[in-house]
Amino acid sequence: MRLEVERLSTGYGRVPVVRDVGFTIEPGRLTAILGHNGAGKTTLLRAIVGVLPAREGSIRFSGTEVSRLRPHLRVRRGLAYVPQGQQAFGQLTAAENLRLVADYYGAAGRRRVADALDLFPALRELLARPAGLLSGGQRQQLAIARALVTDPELLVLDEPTEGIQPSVVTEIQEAIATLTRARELSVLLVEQHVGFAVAAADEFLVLTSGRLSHRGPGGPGAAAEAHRVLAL
Ligand SMILES: Nc1ncnc2c1ncn2[C@@H]1O[C@H](COP(=O)(O)OP(=O)(O)OP(=O)(O)O)[C@@H](O)[C@H]1O
Repeated sequence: MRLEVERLSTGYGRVPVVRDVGFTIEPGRLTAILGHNGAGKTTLLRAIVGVLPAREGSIRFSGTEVSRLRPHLRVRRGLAYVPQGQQAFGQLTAAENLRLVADYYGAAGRRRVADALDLFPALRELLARPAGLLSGGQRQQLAIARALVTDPELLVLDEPTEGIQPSVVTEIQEAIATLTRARELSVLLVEQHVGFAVAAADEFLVLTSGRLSHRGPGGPGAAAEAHRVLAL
């Protein structure tokens, strides 16, 4: 889908956090949002997915205004959100975590679970294990796999590699790159791993104190520019 964010402002209580932010993601493109701690990246994502109301501005999914829709209605329009922190139902097995979503979609859901496991083959060996006993990296893969079972058109990922050991970070990075190549999935990615995020992205945006302070094309050669901008 095409995501269009226009003049978006939001915050908590009376405190403004995100101010006058606008950008577009074309179908099948990946946009990375960079910025220092506290810049408002998570807050921006929360407004786009609808867990935090927009104060001003508009959010459109393929031309339809969604900024007043509750989160589950945005999900119905093709959004999937993987929040920070490798979230899963810890008492349920990895398989049950996937089935919880897949059952809703019947046979299509089962096919999508198989596809998601092709993307994260390491999870196949772990399906019987309670999610609470998986490593952070494995749980993050499970969280992304579960989001993919909904067959999203827009995937919003908040720091998917945060606190995860480097070998698993590489697996997650490769999966994200594969996803964006393979289908018309638009991805909005907040990342601390600037090098990876910018290399994988079609465009990167820098948020500074809640405002967009820089935007540039992504790609393998763009990381130096992103690092330079962030060091300013
Ligand atoms: N629930 C909340 N209530 C009040 N203020 C909040 C809340 N959550 C975040 N903030 C504040 O909003 C600002 C932006 O936070 P946010 O989490 O969006 O930043 P971030 O760029 O995602 O940071 P990080 O990289 O550390 O995750 C910060 O000043 C933070 O303290």
